[in-house]
Amino acid sequence: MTQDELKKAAALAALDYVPDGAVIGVGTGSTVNHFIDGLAGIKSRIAGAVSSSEASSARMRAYGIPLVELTEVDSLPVYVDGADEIDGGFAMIKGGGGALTREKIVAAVSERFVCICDASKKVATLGRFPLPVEVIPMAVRHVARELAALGGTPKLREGFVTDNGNLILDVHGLAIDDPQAFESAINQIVGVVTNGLFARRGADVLLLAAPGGVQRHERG
Ligand SMILES: O=C(CO)[C@H](O)[C@H](O)COP(=O)(O)O
Repeated sequence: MTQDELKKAAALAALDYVPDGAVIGVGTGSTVNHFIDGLAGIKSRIAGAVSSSEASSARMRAYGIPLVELTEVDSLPVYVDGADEIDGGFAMIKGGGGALTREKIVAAVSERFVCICDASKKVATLGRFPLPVEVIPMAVRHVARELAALGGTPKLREGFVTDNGNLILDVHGLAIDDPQAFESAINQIVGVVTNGLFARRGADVLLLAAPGGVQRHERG
């Protein structure tokens, strides 16, 4: 199976976690695109979706999936999203697609985070994938210096502006032993909007697609 076929298998398995009549949260990325394609087939069963990016909104709008603003709901029963890396404690690096801030906001109000991945995303230690950090543009050089002081090598994502009008620094050369502590440390840097560590609010369910099938793991 190709990596894209594995992504699709994980994504379609997540349809089992969509409650009837619910408004659900929807992430961003190529794996989530397969989920949205599957969601289109059961759209009459749900009340709507809160999107984490303009790209996912456009895809859902094209299918006629009703979009709901996060300001219209207090909580969501489930949030489905991919990851760039996930470790054994279900902490993740996200933001390869640059949607980390809205993803983290939607995840924060969701009762259950269902992470959909192909098996290549499972790692022992987070950090081989460069950690995305969304930054207010005027702070970019300051934040880069502070990230270097924390031990990483930040590189500006050239030609990229987030849905929120900000920049992304991708931090290379990390081996993150304590994801929750590192997430908090980066959040202390003035000018950082969000970092792509989802450790304080990690995944609850991991649907990991391997050639032998989709493994379903629950946290704890
Ligand atoms: O965090 C994300 C976007 O901001 C994605 O979930 C992550 O980059 C994985 O993407 P893909 O499903 O394309 O491999």
